[in-house]
Amino acid sequence: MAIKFGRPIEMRDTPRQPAAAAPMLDLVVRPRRNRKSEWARRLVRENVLTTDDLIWPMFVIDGDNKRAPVGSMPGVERLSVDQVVRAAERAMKLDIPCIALFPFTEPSLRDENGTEATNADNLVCKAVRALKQEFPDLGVLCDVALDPFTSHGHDGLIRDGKILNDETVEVLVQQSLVQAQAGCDIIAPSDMMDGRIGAIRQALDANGFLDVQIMAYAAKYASAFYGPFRDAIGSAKALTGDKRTYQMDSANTDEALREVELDLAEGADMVMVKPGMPYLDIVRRVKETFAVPTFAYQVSGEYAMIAAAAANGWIDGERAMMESLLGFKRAGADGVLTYFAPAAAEKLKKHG
Ligand SMILES: NCC(=O)CCC(=O)O
Ligand SMILES: [Mg+2]
Repeated sequence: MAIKFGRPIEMRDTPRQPAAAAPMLDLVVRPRRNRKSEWARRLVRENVLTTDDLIWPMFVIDGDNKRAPVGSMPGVERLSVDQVVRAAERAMKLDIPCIALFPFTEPSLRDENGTEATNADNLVCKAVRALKQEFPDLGVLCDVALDPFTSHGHDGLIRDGKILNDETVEVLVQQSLVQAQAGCDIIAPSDMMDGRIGAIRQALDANGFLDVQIMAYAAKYASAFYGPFRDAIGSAKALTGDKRTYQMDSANTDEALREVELDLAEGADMVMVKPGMPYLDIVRRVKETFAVPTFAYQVSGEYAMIAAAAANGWIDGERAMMESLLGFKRAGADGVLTYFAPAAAEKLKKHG
């Protein structure tokens, strides 16, 4: 008897199992057929998350060999520069293409004008130099805004209780230049001042930094989900009032398109929507309207919600993490800034 794939050829047409009972519903289309097994689900899967989609945000503190937990972000630590370099090694091993740096500035170094932001030897610049020396092939993104450096916790300069736009942009340009000089690959302005992308692009070009990319926090909303981040960089207690005169109103979507359009016209190479999960509709609209590299920031409060619920045993933390990250891909994001980056990359490496 000829054998093919383990079954006698003569028996090919005989059913493997007794015929099932007649169906109760007369359905031509049964969508469940495509979900019947793991191989079938893999075959029709529309979106995938890979390590290439991840940007890992890290908090930098002064000192040596120091790791300090962030209370409101279980599993996240502030790292001294040498530890940032160790974490970067982990990022390289995990194939994470890029990391993002946020400083915890000593309170004694914070002032009204955020002077420390333009110090070429500040924590972020030190970290960038150390990283570039050790791992030149790892992408490094630097945030541009004054909030980690101001005594009042705002992203810009204040006069008579008002955030000044054009004066702030001048400082942001200087901040971008010291970061580019340190070796930063991507400048990411998160301040939401008007016109800062154009001013920064011009200054970068004039100083020979033609290859330094700009990822604009183009649609950044005034959000309650930033709470744990302010805890991590030490600006939570300092912050007076809120940021609603510069960050966007969460009720708006057309406004996000106008913001993105301006930032692209001013020279942004990539745009970002922030926060992430509550704003997936914005990610979708931006991607469909402009077809440019579009990123989302799964912010600290989103991380904290999942981590806290998981710690209480209320959800499966690992599955919720992966599901939330895939949601960004489904919405059209090209990548995600997420505090889950190392954990997600570990899981992707293990299970593919
Ligand atoms: N400019 C960077 C942030 O504001 C991050 C916010 C967060 O993770 O909550
Ligand atoms: Mg803008």
